[in-house]
Amino acid sequence: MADSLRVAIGGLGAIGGHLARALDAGVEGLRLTAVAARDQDKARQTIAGFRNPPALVALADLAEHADVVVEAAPAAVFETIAESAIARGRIFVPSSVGALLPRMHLLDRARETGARIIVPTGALLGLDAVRAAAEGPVTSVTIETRKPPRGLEGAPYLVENGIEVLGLTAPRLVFKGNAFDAARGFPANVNVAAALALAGIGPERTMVEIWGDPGVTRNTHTIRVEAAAARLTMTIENVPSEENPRTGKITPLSILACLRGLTSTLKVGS
Ligand SMILES: NC(=O)C1=CN([C@@H]2O[C@H](COP(=O)(O)OP(=O)(O)OC[C@H]3O[C@@H](n4cnc5c(N)ncnc54)[C@H](O)[C@@H]3O)[C@@H](O)[C@H]2O)C=CC1
Ligand SMILES: O=C([O-])CC(=O)C(=O)O
Repeated sequence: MADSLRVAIGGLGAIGGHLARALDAGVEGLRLTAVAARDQDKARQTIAGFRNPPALVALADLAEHADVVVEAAPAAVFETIAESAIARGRIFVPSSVGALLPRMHLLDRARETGARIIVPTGALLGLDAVRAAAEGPVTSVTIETRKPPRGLEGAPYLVENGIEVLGLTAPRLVFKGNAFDAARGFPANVNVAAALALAGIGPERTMVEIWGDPGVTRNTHTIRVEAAAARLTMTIENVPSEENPRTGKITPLSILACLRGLTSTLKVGS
């Protein structure tokens, strides 16, 4: 295990908690060395049951303990985790991808320090095909997100515009615009749109529709790409996690698959 990659995780909620348990159970080439959480007592209890308890540290100190820093916390603390990981030249894996869009200067900083920023597919699908298509001309990229109303409740855009979703009895289009504005208005709901934008033609040109839909039980994302090389239409229907209904259960699995790809001999997909 001496030359395995050391992994630190900021946040131990729906994503970080699942990921931490999976890493502790054993993943070839990776070992969990540090975690950060808001509720220290709860975090101590969680890691006490681990086979190899990681250090419990402050968000800004995660990068001291690891080669790879996974951000799995609210967007509000994204910068603290990202800046320290990038300053130390680590591999930074963000979950709150929407928070990266207004902070693209972090890429310049990463170029200086040798850090890498690896955005996982997360709750979405098909980013391999979108990246391939974007190597050639692309006419349009759109994403339609439908969530059960409780998966959108409290989003800043809804609050600012007085849009009430909990009582909906029919689907309602609550936002239509580009990925940049979608990520700003729904920081905890449409990181998928931000990841799609980064894979393809950028946040200004990637168009987003967000629906509050009492008829769905899953967080459902459909992406459509019109490109010179191919036309793509893909839908993923995510089971909301118990801890956080905004977050699909597939998200920590996607990040785990992404981390495996950092060390595996065989890597599938672009
Ligand atoms: N990229 C993607 O496809 C997806 C991204 N996300 C995003 O990933 C992020 C994490 O999502 P979840 O795990 O569902 O959230 P969660 O709310 O279940 O967990 C967040 C964790 O961060 C911790 N935390 C909060 N403030 C902290 C602080 N100051 N210091 C240390 N820890 C702190 C909390 O204690 C909690 O354990 C969110 O920003 C969410 O929007 C969610 C789903 C999909
Ligand atoms: O993109 C997000 O932030 C979360 C999401 O829609 C999902 O998990 O399906």
